[in-house]
Amino acid sequence: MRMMIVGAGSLGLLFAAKLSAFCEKLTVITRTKEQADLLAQDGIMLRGTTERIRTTRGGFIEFSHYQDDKDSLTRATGPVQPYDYIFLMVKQPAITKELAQYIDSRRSEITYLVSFQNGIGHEDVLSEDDRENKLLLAVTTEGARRESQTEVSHTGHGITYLGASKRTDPVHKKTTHFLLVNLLEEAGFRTKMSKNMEVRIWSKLIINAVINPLTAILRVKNGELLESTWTKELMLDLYREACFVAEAKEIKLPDELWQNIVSVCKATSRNHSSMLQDIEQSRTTEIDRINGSLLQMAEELNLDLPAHRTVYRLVKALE
Ligand SMILES: NC(=O)C1=CN([C@@H]2O[C@H](COP(=O)(O)OP(=O)(O)OC[C@H]3O[C@@H](n4cnc5c(N)ncnc54)[C@H](OP(=O)(O)O)[C@@H]3O)[C@@H](O)[C@H]2O)C=CC1
Ligand SMILES: CC(C)(CO)C(=O)C(=O)O
Repeated sequence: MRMMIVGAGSLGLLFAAKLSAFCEKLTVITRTKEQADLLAQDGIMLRGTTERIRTTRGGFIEFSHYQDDKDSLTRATGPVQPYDYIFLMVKQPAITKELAQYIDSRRSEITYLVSFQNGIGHEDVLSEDDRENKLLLAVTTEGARRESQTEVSHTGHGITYLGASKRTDPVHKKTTHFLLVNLLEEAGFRTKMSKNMEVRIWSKLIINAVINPLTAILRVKNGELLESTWTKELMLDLYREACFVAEAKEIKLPDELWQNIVSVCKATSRNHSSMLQDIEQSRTTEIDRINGSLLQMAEELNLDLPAHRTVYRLVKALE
């Protein structure tokens, strides 16, 4: 399998470190030249959930800086040996038209793009430049935290669902991606194909809309949300309001979704949610694509979401 990972943050470094032993070729694209040089020199240092440390130093991962890579290749020349899959592991605000076009230039007719973002909105931007109609969506509850430019901790095991975008051609919708699922499983990621990514994406959207802003505002780990009745009440308010929107949009959410939210908090109890990590590192969060997108839909549907409005404003104020 020939793979490319775009984005060497928490999720990108985790997946790269674990997949490196199983790929014929693995290229990791960083945003800065500094990080690509450091990774080429030191490899990725991965701390597992059981504190086992693993390094890819001396391995065969190729690290490249986004701008260098962009300048060195155009679709006219095309990759000599194309990638089978490109994993997009950047945050929502980084998915610009320019990045989507760059990714397109790195694809051939066989390459699937797999987009791993939380929230919603990325599917629309990416499908505009998806000439081959081979966009896959992924939702994952793995927990990861980047500790430095080259180090990452795997903070919680989860499950990864993969499936076609709703815009995907019915011909491609039938592909089972058996080899990819096998590869991810071998590398240690529980993985399933899903025929109903819309519900998976909505379920994950609600999980993040409940957990992420509260952890970011209160500066607590995911598991700590379950330790107080006050935070549990806030979680329930956010959950119920999000369900009103889903119901109005005729999305059939799983009955056990609330229980899933509790389970994710437990399974990633030591994790600083990605939104908390953004606030800690003074970065723009994904609030616009998570609670912000729910508020936008609610406005169109004439629904009021007071809990979401409040956490949205608080996270914006923190940003
Ligand atoms: N972390 C987690 O546990 C989980 C995250 N997710 C989701 O996965 C996605 C990625 O999250 P996460 O890994 O935490 O995010 P991070 O912020 O840790 O990583 C994103 C990476 O993308 C890089 N990047 C930005 N723009 C470009 C570009 N043009 N070219 C190459 N790289 C670029 C950033 O570089 P730089 O650092 O230099 O800015 C950064 O390293 C998000 O949507 C998140 O919600 C889902 C489940 C769990
Ligand atoms: C599952 C969870 C909540 C893990 O922290 C996550 O997706 C995130 O941090 O964005």
